[in-house]
Amino acid sequence: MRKVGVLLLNMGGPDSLEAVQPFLYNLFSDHDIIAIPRLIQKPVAWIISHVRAKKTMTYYRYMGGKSPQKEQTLEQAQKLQEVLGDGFLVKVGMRYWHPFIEEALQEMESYPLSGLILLPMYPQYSRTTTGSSFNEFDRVFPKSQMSFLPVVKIQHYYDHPLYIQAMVENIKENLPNWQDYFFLFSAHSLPISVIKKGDPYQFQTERTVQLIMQHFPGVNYALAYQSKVGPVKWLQPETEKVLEDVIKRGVKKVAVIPVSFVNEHSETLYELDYQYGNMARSLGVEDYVRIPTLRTHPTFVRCLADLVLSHALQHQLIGN
Ligand SMILES: C=CC1=C(C)c2cc3[nH]c(cc4nc(cc5[nH]c(cc1n2)c(C)c5CCC(=O)O)C(CCC(=O)O)=C4C)c(C)c3C=C
Ligand SMILES: [Fe+2]
Ligand SMILES: [Fe+2]
Repeated sequence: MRKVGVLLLNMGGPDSLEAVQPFLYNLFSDHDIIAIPRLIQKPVAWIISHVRAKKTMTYYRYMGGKSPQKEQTLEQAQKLQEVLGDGFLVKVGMRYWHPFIEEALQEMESYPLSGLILLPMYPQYSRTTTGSSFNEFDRVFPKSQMSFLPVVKIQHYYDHPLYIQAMVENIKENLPNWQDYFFLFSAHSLPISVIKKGDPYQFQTERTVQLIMQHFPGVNYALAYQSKVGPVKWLQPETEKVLEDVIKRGVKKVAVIPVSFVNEHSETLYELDYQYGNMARSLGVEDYVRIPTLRTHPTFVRCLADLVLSHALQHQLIGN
């Protein structure tokens, strides 16, 4: 029986301190994430990656020498495989570190497949993340032995009822007294120039937050952006600044909720937990809770399975 291939797309993170500079080189070489003139993109990427590696290594040193992103994405793939069953083959393809998209496709080649579904681990679409992974797929797929297969690209699921439900359940499970907290949603920032060119990321992120907040009447909240890199203008306000402001205004209990991430990595474990957590405590916060990312939350896995099944049916990769 032919299976439906499912490729989970994610960024990838360094799996050792030695991998930090080459990981950064791959990231800064990507014209979709940072638009340096093409002719000089690679030499400039080489320079920036060497300069930035020092700072970035402190994050990963703190995290035990690597990012947990690969293990956690593989766990998500395994859970999704269990829910979808034998008719599907779920693999992981990363953009900037192993297992690369090309490596995932090589693994899939040995199975008889009826089609391929690309499922980004980014609920909100940005051309710098999902768009970049799709572009990389489009470059390597024609060279694979499966290039004749139909391909379905899932663009986003920022407003999918099961994604919203998973976020709501996850907050309530980790914060039984949620009524007492200020909610600070933190999303990865993006350069304003990217938004101005029509990227839907900011709109989709705002909508996700709105939909979640319908389940928390009376709670005060803000959406802010973290992890900007380099000198250009990025989305405002910054998570760190909002956190400082609300604590200085007298808020005693803060729950920080990562919104554009579905697993843990440097931006959650180092920035949110360590850097901002220390700052919040030094400013006298009574309770600083960081809500964990969804990872293999059962409702999130159901959301992923629903996305796969509905697209497989709609595009006739499976019969109804
Ligand atoms: C240079 C520009 C960058 C853009 C634009 C950008 C967008 C963007 N990134 C994520 C998610 C993640 N980024 C992560 C690390 C990371 N990102 C950049 C740069 C840009 N990201 C760098 C240089 C790094 C490396 C760390 C550092 O030096 O700061 C990660 C963590 C990876 C891991 O630890 O496993 C994630 C996740 C999103 C969602 C996004 C746009 C919406
Ligand atoms: Fe779709
Ligand atoms: Fe990033």
